[in-house]
Amino acid sequence: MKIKEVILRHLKLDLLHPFTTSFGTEYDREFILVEVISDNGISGWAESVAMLDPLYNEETLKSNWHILEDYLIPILLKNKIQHPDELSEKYFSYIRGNYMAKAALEGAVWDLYARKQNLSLSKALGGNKKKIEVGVSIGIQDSVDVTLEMIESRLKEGYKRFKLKIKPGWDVELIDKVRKVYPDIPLMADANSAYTLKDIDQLVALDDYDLMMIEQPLAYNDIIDHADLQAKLKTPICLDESIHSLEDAWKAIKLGSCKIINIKVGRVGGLTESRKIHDLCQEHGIPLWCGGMLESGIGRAHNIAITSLPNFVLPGDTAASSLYWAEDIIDPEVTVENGMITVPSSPGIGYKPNLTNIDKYTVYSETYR
Ligand SMILES: O=C(O)CCC(=O)c1ccccc1C(=O)O
Ligand SMILES: [Mg+2]
Repeated sequence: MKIKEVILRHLKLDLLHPFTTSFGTEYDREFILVEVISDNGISGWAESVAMLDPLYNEETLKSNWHILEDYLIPILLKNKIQHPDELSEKYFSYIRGNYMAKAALEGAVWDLYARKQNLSLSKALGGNKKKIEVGVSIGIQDSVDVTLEMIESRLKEGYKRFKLKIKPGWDVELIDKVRKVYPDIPLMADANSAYTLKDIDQLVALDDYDLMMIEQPLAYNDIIDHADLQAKLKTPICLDESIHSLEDAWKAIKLGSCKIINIKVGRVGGLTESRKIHDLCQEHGIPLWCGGMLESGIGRAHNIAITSLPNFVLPGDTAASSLYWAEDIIDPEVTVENGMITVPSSPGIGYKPNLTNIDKYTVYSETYR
């Protein structure tokens, strides 16, 4: 494959509803959309999941743009590649970190590669599921009653798992009240690193509510304290922020830092690395699910493709486009029926980028040749 052109677009989409986590509130989503164009004029698409501010992790939209423009795109334009695996394994490996930037460009090349092979991205990655189960991530609300209303709506829509964002002061009481109304729903909590081991009492109190898992309770870069905490809980810990690579996943498994891993393609540097982590976790009996980063339809399509691999056995966070956006930038948009998404079978990501909407929401773009 020879790439002759790369287009970076900075898009801004308004969220239909603000999304609050322990680290802040998002009202809109600004992100980089990546289009790679081959010498015979075929495009591949992906998005960077880096946010505007370094609150989830250290990457930002600007840091991603810099790494893409000054390092990754020049490498891609200079080299002829046979397979997208070569990017993380060979060409990008000397550049430290910056996983979301790497994943964005690699993802676009994966889409292009799959299109050229006339395969769906799911098939190109080795996925075997025709449908995937999805859950929903519910942000911190103004009151427990509002949270209960949100759960009720999503339950009626068929979502398979309910994730509530928690933080100190919005945790045990919330879960207790939700469990009283919904004793049996698949329920979990995501703290986005809002606790330390000093808060062990609250975390142990959550152990009484039959949660599917507690996601990333401790520091964003920790796997040691999580191992101590996991030893004290029967509820599985799921790591999100702490896992950036196959190596991190291996260390967390070895230390007993978690019993479940949430894979975000961006956080681990791309689809190739995601697949390696998938295989490792499968060998070690660690169930996976695919996390979300409030993606547009393009990122959502990538999430659907990776979730079609067999060890993604738990419902992920890739909910319907209509929960996030007034209109999406793909056709058709992502829809959920009875908590399931049908994995598209057409070539590449399987959804058509909507160029009219992409133009409408682009605030800035640049072309590299
Ligand atoms: O609906 C989604 O896309 C998932 C939302 C979500 O939970 C999230 C959104 C932004 C940053 C981090 C997270 C997270 O999973 O921790
Ligand atoms: Mg999370």
